[in-house]
Formats: sequence, C-alpha cells, structure tokens
Amino acid sequence: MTSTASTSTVSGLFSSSTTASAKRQALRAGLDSGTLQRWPGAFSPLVAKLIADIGFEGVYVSGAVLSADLGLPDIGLTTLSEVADRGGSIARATELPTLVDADTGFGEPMSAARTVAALEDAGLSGCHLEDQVNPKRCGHLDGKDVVSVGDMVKRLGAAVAARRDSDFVICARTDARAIEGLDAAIDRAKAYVDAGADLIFTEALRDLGEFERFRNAVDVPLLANMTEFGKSDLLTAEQLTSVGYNAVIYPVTTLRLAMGAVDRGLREISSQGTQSGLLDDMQHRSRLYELLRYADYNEFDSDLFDFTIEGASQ
Ligand SMILES: C[C@](O)(C(=O)O)[C@H](CC(=O)O)C(=O)O
Ligand SMILES: [Mg+2]
Repeated sequence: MTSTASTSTVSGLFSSSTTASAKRQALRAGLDSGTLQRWPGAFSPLVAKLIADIGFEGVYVSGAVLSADLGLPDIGLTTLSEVADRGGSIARATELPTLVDADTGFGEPMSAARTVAALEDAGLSGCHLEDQVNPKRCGHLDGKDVVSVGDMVKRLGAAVAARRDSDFVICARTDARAIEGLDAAIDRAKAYVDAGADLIFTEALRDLGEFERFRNAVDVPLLANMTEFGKSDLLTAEQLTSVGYNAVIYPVTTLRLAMGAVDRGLREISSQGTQSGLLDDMQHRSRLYELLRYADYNEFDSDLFDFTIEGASQ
C-alpha cells in the first residue's frame, strides 16, 4: 500500500457499509412513511449502484430477470442457491434495501422456510413468495394456476417461522386476480396477512380502479408491479400514490432498456463495421468509474488508478 486509506474513504468499497439489519429497518420505515417506495429491478450489482445514485428508495431483484440472464425462461427452473447468490451480490453492492423474488419458495413449506433463512444470510432485506403452483410461470402469462389458500398459508407460516430478524420483510404475492378474479384475490390477501405477511404484492391487476379496490379492502402495505407488456396498465408513481399504494417495482425495465440498446448497437456494428456512431448512447468510462468509486480505491492504494478524463481518447 502506497498511501493510508481513511475509514470514510474505505467505507462501502468492498461491501455496503450499511448492515443488513439497518437496511431491513430502512425498508420497514419506507413502507410506513406514507411515501411510495420505488424499487427498480437491478439486473446486476452495477445497476443497483446506479439505482441508488439516481435516488430511488430501494432495489428489486427479479426472478424473470435472473432467469433471463441465465438464458432461461421464467418457469421455475432457477434454484435457491442461484437466487441467494445473485441476490446477495446485488444487495452487497448498495446501501439501499433489496427485495428479492423468491417465486414459490422453491418447494414445499419446509423449503420456503429454508429459503427465508438463506436469503437472510445473503443480506437481503425481504422477499416475496407467491401462491402459484410449482412449476410457476410469469404472473402476466395465461395458463398459470394457484395453490389452495390453505397451502399458501402453510407456505407463508413456515417462512415467517424461519425468520430470525423480525425486520426481514415477508411479502405475499397473490396471482389469483387473473384466475379467480379480484374479490378472490382480496380474500386471499386477507388470509395471507393473518398468516403473517408484512406486505402484499397484488399481481396482474388491470387498472387504477382495481388497485384502489384492493387498497380499500386490505390493511397492510401494498406493492404494485409495473412490468411492461403485461396485464396491468402502466400507472404513474403519482397515480399509485393517489390510491395509497406503498411500493412499486419496475422489475424487468432496466434489462429491457439495456437489451433494446444492445440489440440496436450490435446491429449497427454488424452493418456499419464500427461502433463509433453509438458513443452517445453509451455510458462513458468516466461515469462507470464514478459509480464504481475508482478514485476511492486509488486512495486506498495509489498504484491502482490511472485514468483521467483528460487522457481519454473520446
Ligand atoms: C415480477 C416478476 O415476478 C419478476 O420475476 O420480475 C414477473 C415480471 C415479468 O415477467 O414481467 C411477474 O410479474 O411474474
Ligand atoms: Mg418473478
């Protein structure tokens, strides 16, 4: 080491400086705050850093994105270890709380219990468990099915019992709207609250009126899923706030944005033989280095940092 790093410079460089327990408290405080908590999906730890930098309240880790990233469809093929590992890497990269998609809990109630323990160990702030049958599928596709209320209550009960940090948020998702209708979905949500759910994920509601009806019927924090090209209208943060929702996820949005740009960019390189016309669409090296806090690592060891914007070719 060529220089002595101060504690403040080193803080958060190798893992977040906020403890898992403090992040869980922050998540709960956000849900109680009366302000809509906005949690974009991070397809990587780097994206989680950008989400924090732009000023969102939390980070979401999507099962659909995690599967797609592995080149797989979202049909329950991913494992608990893959989700805990990737979710943990993302949670570690940010000071914000991170909620992770735990699908159906990866099996029977005992597996749902083990899922909660593993996700707590990985430093996540909460997870959602859904009432779909195994194998599950994307909640905005037709042909999905749900387990009985009793089976989901057992799944949730096991998850709640396994929790060691009482601030770890257990979110129950009901997929029933698209199968049994809104009233049945609301009844299920009430049963899930009685089973110990802290937050209800109201999947695939159609329009603002349905979100409002859900809000009026259920007395715990509610989460809206603003995924694109699905069954729900894309409501604004203001609209969701106006009907009293507490949290919103944009689960696949950053992946769709990035993949759209990569698709266009690869086509241009293929047709033009160069990427030079694409530079304005790219994140600049200096912005990447800012997000990664390159300069602070350099202060830790001044042999590391050799980049200045002045010296860059573009
Ligand atoms: C929220 C979700 O569970 C996810 O895995 O991100 C998906 C999102 C999507 O496929 O658009 C879902 O709604 O089922
Ligand atoms: Mg999912």
